[in-house]
This record gives sequence, structure tokens and C-alpha cells, in this order.
Amino acid sequence: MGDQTLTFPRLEADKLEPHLPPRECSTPFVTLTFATSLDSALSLAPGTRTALSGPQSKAMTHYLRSRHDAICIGVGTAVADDPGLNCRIQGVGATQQPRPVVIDPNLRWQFTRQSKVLQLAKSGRGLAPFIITTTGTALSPEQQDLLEEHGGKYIALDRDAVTQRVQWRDILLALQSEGLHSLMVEGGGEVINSLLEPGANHLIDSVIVTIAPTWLGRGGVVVSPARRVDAHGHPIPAARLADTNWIPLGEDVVLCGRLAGSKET
Ligand SMILES: NC(=O)C1=CN([C@@H]2O[C@H](COP(=O)(O)OP(=O)(O)OC[C@H]3O[C@@H](n4cnc5c(N)ncnc54)[C@H](O)[C@@H]3O)[C@@H](O)[C@H]2O)C=CC1
Ligand SMILES: Nc1nc(O)c(N)c(N[C@@H]2O[C@H](COP(=O)(O)O)[C@@H](O)[C@H]2O)n1
Repeated sequence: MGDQTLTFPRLEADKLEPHLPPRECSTPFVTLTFATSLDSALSLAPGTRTALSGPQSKAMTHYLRSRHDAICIGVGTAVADDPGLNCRIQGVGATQQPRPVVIDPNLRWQFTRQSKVLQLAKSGRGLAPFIITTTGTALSPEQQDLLEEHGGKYIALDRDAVTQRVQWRDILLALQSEGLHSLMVEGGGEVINSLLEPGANHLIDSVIVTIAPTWLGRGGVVVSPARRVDAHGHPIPAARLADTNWIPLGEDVVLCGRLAGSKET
């Protein structure tokens, strides 16, 4: 995605409004949003940045960023994309930028002064990331200084004893205690699939997916959460959307909804 200022029409923004966090929310509001191909791929291959959104849906993503306190990605995305994670909608100033949050349990992301997100923070066009890592992981003093110099920080959370992952509930509680009450989860594959699992998907308030009219082909990073089984051990769908709203944007279509059977609207 480029650096130019973007606009998103009021008419389309109004259609999204029922799927967005309220202006004031005390409990964390979680929006799951990403761009996918017709074969459910986020990118051509792990570690590869792939543009799927057309110009109108890209502007929509930036409008969504303007409506959330924080944007969350996994370390796989941070390493692959060197993302900016700021909001480039016209009129959104330095004080209204969302906080980037990167889940990096093993400190795999070797960001530098040249990393886009830090450059944007330095120039006042974005915020430095909060990096979610795990208790006991040895932080490098140099990386910590660099992060803090730009206004970011590390947040260490305990791993779940069974899955060895950080629990989504703990991530949301930690962000809430930082004053971040709405979170836009952008990806990548592992982050999205883990959030869609039965133990976590009740935390999702809204889903907004850009569907691009392209097949990326086999070998990509795909959104495909683990299947569930019924009482007889037969496979049943992992999740389904209810109260859907389809919004055409240029050549893409944006599918909005809430997960059926999770939270009430
Ligand atoms: N089309 C789109 O909208 C988007 C595409 N992407 C693409 O996705 C790809 C990256 O996806 P992945 O490789 O799956 O990486 P990812 O971004 O999902 O990061 C995976 C890593 O995050 C950490 N992680 C995730 N959930 C965790 C949890 N609950 N607890 C602890 N650690 C956790 C783990 O270290 C894991 O290895 C890239 O190619 C990127 O370009 C990424 C975001 C959006
Ligand atoms: N909405 C959307 N459409 C695509 O086609 C994408 N590849 C992505 N990727 C996400 O956006 C991040 C890049 O953001 P910046 O433009 O650098 O701020 C990337 O890291 C993914 O989270 N999203």
C-alpha cells in the first residue's frame, strides 16, 4: 500500500456503521478484518506481501483503522510486510492514529530504525507498536530502547499451559488496561485462524472481509480455522456469519457480519 492520502465516501461509510465499534466502548470491541482471494488466501506464500484490495477497499481499510484504537497483526505479517499500520484517511491527524499491536511471543521481529512503522512514528504520521511477547522471553536492551524511543513498548503475557499460545482474552485485557478499547485484527493466517477457534471466537464482535475477484492458487497463506465435530464425532463447520451485509466496492465485495452463535448484536 502506498503513502498517498485516501478518502472514503460517506455513503459507503454509513453502510459500515452497524458493524463498527460504538464511539465510546468500555469492554474491548474486536473487529476481524482482512482481504482474501476466492480461494481463501491472504497472500501468495508465507513471507510474501500480496496486494488483494483494490483502491476503494484499501480506502475502506484505512477508514476502519480510523475507527479503532488499535490494529493487531502477528509477527509473520510484521516480518513479511514491513507494514506502516497507520491511518492515511484525509483529515486523520497525529492524535487520532491507531496503536499497532504485534503478537511476537518469541521476539522474531528484528525491527530497525528503517522499519516503516518506526519511520511513521518518528515523523508523527503513526504510532510505534506495542509488542505482545511472553513472560520470561529475554528482551534485547537495544531493541527495547529503540522501541521506547519511538513511544512503543513490550508487553509480556503468560503462555496458556495447554496451547503454549498467549490467550486472546489476556491480550484484550492487557490492551484495555492501556486504554485501548477497540481492536482491529488484520492478520495474518495464524492470527486469524486462532481467533476463529471455538475457545476464542466469542471475543469477535464484528467481521469485515474484503473479497477480491482473484484466485491466488495453491501454496498461499489461507484462512481456514480448525473444524469442529459434533457429539457423534462428525465434522461440522468451524464458524458462520449471520446478519450479513454485502457491499460492492470497485471490483471487490466487502462482506460484513457477526459470528453466528457468539455474541448478540
Ligand atoms: N490479505 C490480508 O488482509 C493480509 C495478509 N497478510 C499476509 O499473511 C501472511 C502472514 O501470515 P502468517 O504467516 O500466518 O503469520 P501471522 O501474521 O499470523 O503471525 C503468526 C505468528 O504470530 C504469533 N501468534 C499468532 N497468534 C498467536 C497467539 N494466539 N499466541 C501467541 N502467538 C501467536 C506466532 O508467533 C505465529 O507464528 C503474510 O504473507 C501477510 O502478507 C497479513 C495480514 C492481512
Ligand atoms: N486490507 C488489506 N488488503 C490487502 O490487499 C492487504 N495485503 C492487506 N494487508 C494488511 O495491511 C497491512 C499493510 O498495511 P500498510 O499499508 O503498510 O499500513 C499488512 O501488514 C496487512 O496487515 N490488507
